[in-house]
Amino acid sequence: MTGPDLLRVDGLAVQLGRASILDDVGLVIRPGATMGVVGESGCGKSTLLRAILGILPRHARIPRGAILFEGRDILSDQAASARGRIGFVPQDPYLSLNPVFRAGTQLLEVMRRHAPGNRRQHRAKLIELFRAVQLPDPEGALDKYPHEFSGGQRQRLLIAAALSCDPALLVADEPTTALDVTTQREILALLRRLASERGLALLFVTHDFGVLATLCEQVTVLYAGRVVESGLTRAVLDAPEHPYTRMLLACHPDRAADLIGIPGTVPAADAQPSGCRFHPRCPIAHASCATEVPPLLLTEDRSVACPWHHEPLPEMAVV
Ligand SMILES: Nc1ncnc2c1ncn2[C@@H]1O[C@H](COP(=O)(O)OP(=O)(O)OP(=O)(O)O)[C@@H](O)[C@H]1O
Repeated sequence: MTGPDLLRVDGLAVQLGRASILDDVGLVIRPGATMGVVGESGCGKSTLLRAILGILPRHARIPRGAILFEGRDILSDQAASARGRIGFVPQDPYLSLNPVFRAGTQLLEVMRRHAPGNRRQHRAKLIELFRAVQLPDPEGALDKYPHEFSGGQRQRLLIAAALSCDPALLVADEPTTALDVTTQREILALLRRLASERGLALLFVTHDFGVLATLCEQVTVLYAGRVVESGLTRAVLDAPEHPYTRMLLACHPDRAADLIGIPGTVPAADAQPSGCRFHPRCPIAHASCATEVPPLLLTEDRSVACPWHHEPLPEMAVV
C-alpha cells in the first residue's frame, strides 16, 4: 500500500498509577485501510482505542509516544480538534443511548456539537445517513425512543451517528458482541460496505477471528499492553509466528470463538513481567526472555516481537 498515513501511533505508553497498560505500542493505518486489534481480555485493546479517541480515564498518563491523525499530533491540546474526523461505534448499543430521549434528539445534539451546519441541515443529513445504514422508516426513526428499535437497529443508529461527522476513520470496539449471530453478520456487512463506498478506514477491536478475517486487511496482536505481532491478516492467520499468536489460533481452529485456552492468565497491569511480558506463559521461553524486551523484528510480511519465532511449539501447549 502507498500514500500518506491516516493514523500513526508511535511508541505509545499509557500508565494508570503504577500500572503500565500500554508500552511502546505502534500501528499505522492508511486512508481506506482496515485494521483489527486482537488479544485476550485485559491486553489493552480498549485502552488503545480510548487513547486515540482522547477518552482515557482522568488519572491516565501518557509518558511516551505520539498519535498522529492526518499528520497532526492529537495528543497535544491544539490538535485535539482533529479528532472530529474520527467516528466511534461503541460496543453495546443498549448502553449507549439514553432511554428517556428520542433518537433524533440525542443524535442531533451530537451533531450540534461536532458537525457544521444548522439543525435543519443536520436533520436532513441524519435522515440520509439512516437511509445509508438501512434503518427502516428513516424519517420516523428520528421521533422514536431507543426501546422502539431492535438491538441491530440501535447499532445502525449509532453507526449513523458515528458517520455524522464525516469521519475518515471509524473506530469500533467490538460493535457486534451484544448482538445475535445473524444481526452481527448484517452489521459487519454494513460496516464493510460503508467503508468501501465512503473510502473510510476502520480500526476494529475484536475477540473473534472470523470477524477479523472478513473485515480487516491488517491485524495488530496485543499482549499485556505490547504489540507482539502485526501484518496482513491473511498472512498472520495462515502462519502466525509469535508463540502467543500461534497459541491463540491453536485454541480456535474454527477461528470463530472467544479467545480462551492458553494456560495461565494475562498479567495484572501493575505486575507486568520483566523482559518479554509473555515469557511466563511461553512454552519456548529462553533465559534471556525474562530479562530482555524483544524488539519488533521486521520479517518479509509482518513484524514479530520474538527472536525465537521459528522454533516449533511443543504439543499440548494449549488446553
Ligand atoms: N480505569 C482503569 N483503572 C485501572 N485499570 C484499568 C482501567 N481501565 C483498564 N484498566 C486495566 O488495563 C488493562 C487493559 O484493559 P483494557 O480494557 O484496555 O483491555 P482489553 O484488551 O480492552 O480488555 P477487554 O477485551 O476485556 O475489553 C487491564 O489490566 C485493566 O484491568
